Amino acid sequence: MAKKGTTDEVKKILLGGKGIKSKRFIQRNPDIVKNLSAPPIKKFWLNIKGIKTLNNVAKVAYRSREPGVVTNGLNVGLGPLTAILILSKVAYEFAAYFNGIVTSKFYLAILYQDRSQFNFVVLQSVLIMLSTVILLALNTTLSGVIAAKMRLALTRYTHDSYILPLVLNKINMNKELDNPDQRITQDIDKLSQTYANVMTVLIITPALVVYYTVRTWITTGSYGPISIYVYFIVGLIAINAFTPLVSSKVFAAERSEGVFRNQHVILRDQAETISFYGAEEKSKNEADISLVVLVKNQIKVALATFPVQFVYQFFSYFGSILTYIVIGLRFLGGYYDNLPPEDKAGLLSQSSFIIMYLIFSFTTIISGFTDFGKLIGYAVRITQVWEQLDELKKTSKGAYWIEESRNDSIELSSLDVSTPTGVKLITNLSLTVLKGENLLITGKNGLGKTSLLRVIKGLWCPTTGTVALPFKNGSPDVYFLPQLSILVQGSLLDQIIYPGNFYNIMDTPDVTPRALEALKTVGLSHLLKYKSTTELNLNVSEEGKDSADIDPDVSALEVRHDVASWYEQLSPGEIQRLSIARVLFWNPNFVVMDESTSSLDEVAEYDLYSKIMARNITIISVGHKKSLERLHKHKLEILEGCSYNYYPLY
Ligand SMILES: Nc1ncnc2c1ncn2[C@@H]1O[C@H](COP(=O)(O)OP(=O)(O)OP(=O)(O)O)[C@@H](O)[C@H]1O
Repeated sequence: MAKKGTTDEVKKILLGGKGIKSKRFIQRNPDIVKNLSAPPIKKFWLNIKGIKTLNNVAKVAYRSREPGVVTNGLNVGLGPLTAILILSKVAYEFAAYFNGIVTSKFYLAILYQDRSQFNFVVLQSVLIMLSTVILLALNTTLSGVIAAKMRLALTRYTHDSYILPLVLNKINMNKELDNPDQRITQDIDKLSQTYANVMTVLIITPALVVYYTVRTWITTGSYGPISIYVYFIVGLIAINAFTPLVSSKVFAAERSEGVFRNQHVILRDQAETISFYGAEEKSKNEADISLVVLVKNQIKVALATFPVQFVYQFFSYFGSILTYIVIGLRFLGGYYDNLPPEDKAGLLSQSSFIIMYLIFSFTTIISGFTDFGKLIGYAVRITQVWEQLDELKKTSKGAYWIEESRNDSIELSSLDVSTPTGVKLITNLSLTVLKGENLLITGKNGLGKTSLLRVIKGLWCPTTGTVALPFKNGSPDVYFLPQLSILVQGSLLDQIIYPGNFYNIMDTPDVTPRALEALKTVGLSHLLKYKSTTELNLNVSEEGKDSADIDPDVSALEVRHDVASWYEQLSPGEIQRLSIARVLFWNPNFVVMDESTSSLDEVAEYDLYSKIMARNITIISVGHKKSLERLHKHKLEILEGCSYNYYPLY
């Protein structure tokens, strides 16, 4: 039954029609309906707001110092690179001009049967062809470098305000902004690529239009340029009518691309869990639905592109006919009757090139505008992330409720804890956790235990009350072990010193021995023998050291592996032991552990708690196991109705 139902759902979305517009479907699947519709963004290009948005994005990229420091032998900033690209494109236009003119020289040399002139023109044309080819290759290369550097500048700029305490968590919880990750990883890349291609076109082509207009005027008189300009304006109006459609459809397609990619990230990360549940059919259904929504949106982009492409191709092909109409009328009008036929042939070739190039420049502008529409679509998606980040910065007053405690203790005073949606969880909580007096927090699921930790960490703002924490070097000296532990790309050492950064803390002389000791203390020495097929090709052991001098345990600690291989290799219990190795390594004043030993047996749990306490680290635990009680001095029991019990355990 389920199988039939799910397949029907995919089919319904695939085929569209009444089903997916029904009230019931919309109520049940608001996200799918939202993803199937393009946002009401009209007139993306030629719209001042859109141009301003793009301008803001470009400003961020050009003001950044980042692109100048990425070397690969090219430690040149975006500004100079763009200037070089423009120069190179201008040089290419000269080469293209001579390329076009050289045909008429061939006509003259051949028709006059002038051998030496013919040889000269052959040599000239080969040289022009060579420079054209070199410049074309150079332009493509430079555009690629500019796109990569622009991506770096924009992404680093976004990272600077995205991956921040209080911000990362909040923006990802905020459902108003779809897929910030996709906007950062994909849209910035697409914007940079499109920008590098279209920017020079829009800068240089107007100058070409002026030059070839003058040349056309000289060749044909005023009627040539006038008829071509009228032709261009008609084309522009037609394209202008259709381009906004493409922009908004591109926006919607990007959004559904993000949803689809997300489904695959879940499939990859949760592969084993899905298999245990036997939920492949359900997962396939979800992946298929997002794929169908994405494809529908991509088809909408393709369909919206049809009229634009039609006008564009019509403009381009009819342009050649128009060229000969314009030039033909001049010849038929007897304007060049006094010229010998050989000169007429040369002139015909040269004039047709000039007029054709004028039309070609207009065609380029029109196609540039189509890309410009896409560019603005990407720019809008990127600036929406920036606007959200700015908004968060403005509205966030920091963790103002957290202060430094006078003695080494944690003090909660008159705390009211609510969810971000305003549901009250705990009211008027006051207690002090003194150094050495562990606290156990218990309570039924969903009553607010983790939420209280969120307030203590500064992630959620309490309705009222304050939290005082012991500080070290200006920041709270409390290490948090969240319910779900995290493993990172890199070595075992990287896992233990998390969230420390290898390159920042390696100057401290005893880092490796301390990490090794922590690892052994939590009973994970066997991981030093871990050899994975995905060993990373980055040897981080100190250079210049004779490998014979390095302790084999230390070098094993530094072998880097892919993050996925860590998740595959370690069992949940081992991951929890590794988390406790982190606590031992960092040796904080307090540790807050949210069900951090749930996968361990009582003996192992007792052993690890004792080792933490032996370091004079005070523990606040959240847990359901009865066995935890003997390891804590006090218990805070969160009760229904926003109340609590707080009492000593011994
Ligand atoms: N981001 C959020 N927005 C709104 N409500 C939330 C959010 N996160 C959690 N909640 C709600 O807050 C309540 C308390 O959640 P919390 O995670 O603190 O429970 P808990 O006591 O730790 O439960 P458990 O024992 O299952 O871990 C739950 O009803 C939960 O649905």
